[in-house]
Amino acid sequence: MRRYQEKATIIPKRLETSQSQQPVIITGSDLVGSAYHWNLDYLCAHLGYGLYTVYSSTSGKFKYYDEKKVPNVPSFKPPTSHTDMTFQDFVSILRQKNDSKWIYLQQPLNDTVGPRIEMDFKGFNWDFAYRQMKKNRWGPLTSNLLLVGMEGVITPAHYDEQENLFAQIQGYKRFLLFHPDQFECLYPYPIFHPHDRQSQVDFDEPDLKKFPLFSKLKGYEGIVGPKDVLYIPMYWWHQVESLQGHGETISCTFWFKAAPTEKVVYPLNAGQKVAIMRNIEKMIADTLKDNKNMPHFMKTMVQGSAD
Ligand SMILES: CC[C@@H](CC(=O)C(=O)O)C(=O)O
Ligand SMILES: [Zn+2]
Repeated sequence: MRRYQEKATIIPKRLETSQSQQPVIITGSDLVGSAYHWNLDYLCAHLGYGLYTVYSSTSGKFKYYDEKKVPNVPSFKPPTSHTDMTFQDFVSILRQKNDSKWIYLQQPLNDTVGPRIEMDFKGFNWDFAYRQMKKNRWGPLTSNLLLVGMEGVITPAHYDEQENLFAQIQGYKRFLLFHPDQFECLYPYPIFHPHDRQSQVDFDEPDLKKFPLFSKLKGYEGIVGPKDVLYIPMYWWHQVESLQGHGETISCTFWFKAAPTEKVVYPLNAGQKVAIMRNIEKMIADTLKDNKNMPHFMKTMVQGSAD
């Protein structure tokens, strides 16, 4: 991945999250200690024959898109395709090493897994996970996403609306993380767009005419390897690259709902401002029912009120 900024802050390593909604790489947590032996052959033998969602890309980039929003943008061309297949079929395609085809398995762990995987899953250090949840006042755990990627795959910059303990089991991933206050440097797509929550900027070929503030972007960088757990705070932007030369990557996410907001304290923090911007944009889109007119309408609203 090309340098996108002069100097990134290195994500600090700690033994736990620190209640400050700051990213940390937690070392030695054994959060997924019972899965440290997972590799492609073991998963083939024990994941069972359920179907797994496998994404394909011709560029190696896997920019997420929401299929339900595709009708909002008739000209939208999906950057990836996906199909459901058994884990065994996924691994046999992976081992064909067809350079023009990049594939990435992303599937919530569910009850189709075999008894060995179920045992491993039950063996996760749930005390550690729930201790972080209580300490940070997160909401309930919503899902564990199993990620198995070819080396070199990239998930472009985006943010999620949940707290995330990202556990690395095999291989190495480089994370770029950006505070929610970098929002204006990352030019998110409009909410009605299929690429909602994704950055419009291609980090490899940034169009600085269209996205001038991208050159002001400041962020964090960290590499997670086996046994590391990265805490990705909600609304923090992140771009993820499975590093070449270390084989396939196997990761498992622990997504938690946000902490309930009891009392609003001013000034609002950047994440709260993102939530408010999203709500306002949704209200306008629902009222106007005309996505094409949204940008003009919002520009008129802001320019009209300028003093
Ligand atoms: C979803 C894929 C991505 C991780 C991520 O974005 C997250 O866990 O929020 C990655 O590892 O390539
Ligand atoms: Zn994410």
